[in-house]
Amino acid sequence: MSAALEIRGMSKTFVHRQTGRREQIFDGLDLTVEHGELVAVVGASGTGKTTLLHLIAGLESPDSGTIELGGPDRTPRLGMVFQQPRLFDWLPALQNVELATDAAGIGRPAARDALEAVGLAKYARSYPSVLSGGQRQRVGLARAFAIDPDVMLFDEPFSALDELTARRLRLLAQDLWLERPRVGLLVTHNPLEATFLADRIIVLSGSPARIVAEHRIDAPRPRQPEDDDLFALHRTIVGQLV
Ligand SMILES: Nc1ncnc2c1ncn2[C@@H]1O[C@H](COP(=O)(O)OP(=O)(O)OP(=O)(O)O)[C@@H](O)[C@H]1O
Repeated sequence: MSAALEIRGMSKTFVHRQTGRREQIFDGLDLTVEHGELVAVVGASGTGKTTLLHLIAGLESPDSGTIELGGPDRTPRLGMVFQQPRLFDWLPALQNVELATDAAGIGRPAARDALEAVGLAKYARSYPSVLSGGQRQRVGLARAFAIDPDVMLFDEPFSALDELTARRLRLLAQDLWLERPRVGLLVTHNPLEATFLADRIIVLSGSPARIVAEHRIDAPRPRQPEDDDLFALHRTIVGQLV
C-alpha cells in the first residue's frame, strides 16, 4: 500500500538571520492527501508553497503540529522535481539517475528504464551541458520517478521551460503519474497546469497562509491540455487568485 499524507495543526515561523524579524508562514495548517491523489498548491508569491514541500520532505521541521507520511508496510519513498533539474554536470544523464536508484537501494536497471520512459535512452551517456533545457528536465523527471516514489513533490517543475516544451513534459508527467497510485503535491504558478494535472487544487493565501479555496477536478484521465472544461475551471481559479 502506498503512503498518504496527513498534516495536522502545523505551524512554522522563520526568523530572518540578518534582521531578526519573525515571519509566521503557517499557523495550524491542516491538509490531507489521499492515496493516489495529486494536489496542486497555488497562491501568490511568498505564501509558503515551497516551504510546505520542504516541510513534507523533512528539509524543514514544523514548530508544532504533525506531518504523517507513510504506509503501514515501509517508509515511503520520496521523489522531488524542482524548477531547475539540479543535475550533476560532471555525470552523464544515466549516472545522474543512477545516483537516485543507488541511494534508494534499487537496482540500476530501474535508472535505464526511467530514462527510456522519458524518451532519453539514446542520451544516456550525454552530459547535462549538451542537453536542452527540456531534456535536462526530462532527466530530472526520470531521476524522481526511477525510484518508484510513494510520494512525489513537484516544485514549479515546468516554469523554466518554453510553453511548447512545458506542454510536452506535462503530458509526460501525466503518463508517469498514471502508472500507479501515489501521493502528490504540485506547486505551480500556472493555474492551467494545476487544472490539467491535479485531482484537487488548493489556494493558499495570507500570512500566515491558509487554504482559502479548494477545487476538485473530476475530469477523467488521460486529459488533454486543450479541454474546454479544464479551461473554464482554470478561469474560475484565476479569478480567485487576483
Ligand atoms: N530558510 C528560510 N529562512 C527564512 N525565511 C524563509 C526561509 N525559507 C523561506 N522563507 C520565507 O518564507 C516565505 C515563504 O517562502 P516560500 O518560498 O515558501 O514561498 P512560495 O509561496 O513558494 O513563493 P514563490 O511562489 O515566490 O516561490 C518567504 O517570505 C520567504 O522569504
